[in-house]
Amino acid sequence: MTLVVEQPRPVTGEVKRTQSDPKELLMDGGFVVPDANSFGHTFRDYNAESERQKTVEEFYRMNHIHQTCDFVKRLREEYGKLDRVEMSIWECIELLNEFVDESDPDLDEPQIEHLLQTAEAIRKDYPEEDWLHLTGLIHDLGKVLLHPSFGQLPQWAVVGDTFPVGCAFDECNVHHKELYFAENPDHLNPKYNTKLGVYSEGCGLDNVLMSWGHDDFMYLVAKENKTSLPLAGLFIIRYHSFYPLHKHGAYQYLMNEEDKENLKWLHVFNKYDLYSKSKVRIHVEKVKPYYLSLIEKYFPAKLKW
Ligand SMILES: O[C@H]1[C@H](O)[C@@H](O)[C@H](O)[C@@H](O)[C@H]1O
Ligand SMILES: [Fe+2]
Ligand SMILES: [Fe+2]
Repeated sequence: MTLVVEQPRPVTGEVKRTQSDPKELLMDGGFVVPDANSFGHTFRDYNAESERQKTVEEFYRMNHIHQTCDFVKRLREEYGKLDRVEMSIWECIELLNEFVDESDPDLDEPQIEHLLQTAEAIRKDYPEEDWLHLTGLIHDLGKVLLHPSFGQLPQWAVVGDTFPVGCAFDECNVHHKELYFAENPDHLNPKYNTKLGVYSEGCGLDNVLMSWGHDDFMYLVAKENKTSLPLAGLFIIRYHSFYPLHKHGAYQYLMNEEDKENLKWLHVFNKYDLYSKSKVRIHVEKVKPYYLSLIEKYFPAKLKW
């Protein structure tokens, strides 16, 4: 049996929400953060012994060894052509149904559940921000790169946390202490292994190459198909896996002023992306008409992927 997810209602007083002031949203979204994930551990505990721990660590071993500057440039150029598939946003959501993310210690549900759980949790707390509901719904659609029609990329090239390439790997990256980065060819390249590497202070994230995966791909898809989502929505999609920055404050020196503004929205979003992960199923057919109306508002009927 499927249930419609019920989030706890705000305990504190009504929060006034404005379209463009994330500072206010940051103060109190009303969402009560759960103590534990579905496996009884704290969220994002990469060392907790659980049935997922080995898979997740092996995932990061491959990810840290193989994400090099050259690799990212090649894939970004190749997939940036968007010449593989033409489909609607909803068709893509359905394609994701079969995948389980090997990098995720908190979730072993099919992706469609995670997308709807994120979007519905945001919708409960911020009913006016329809662009943020839609951002929640589509933020992980780039995981479609795992599908055969996209060349079935390996998980290490699609999911997991992201980090800049072209400069030194920060120790805030998960599983950094296992030293898998030491086997990444860029680690020994003097052009790439200093704090700033090929970048300059305050250059802006738009000028930084991020490890290749579902964030940047979905950003390219949304942008090139001329979405009317606000820039904060595009920023969320593009950097939601950049935990070293948005959780730990690493790599801050690469940001410009605009990035700093957008980061406030990403902090709001992250709470829902991470803590809505649970075993509670959403009744897809019940919520589908609402999301189809948002898709129609912000996207063309068919997109190039
Ligand atoms: O395991 C998760 C998952 O792949 C998410 O989709 C991604 O955004 C996170 O950053 C990652 O750590
Ligand atoms: Fe993601
Ligand atoms: Fe997500």
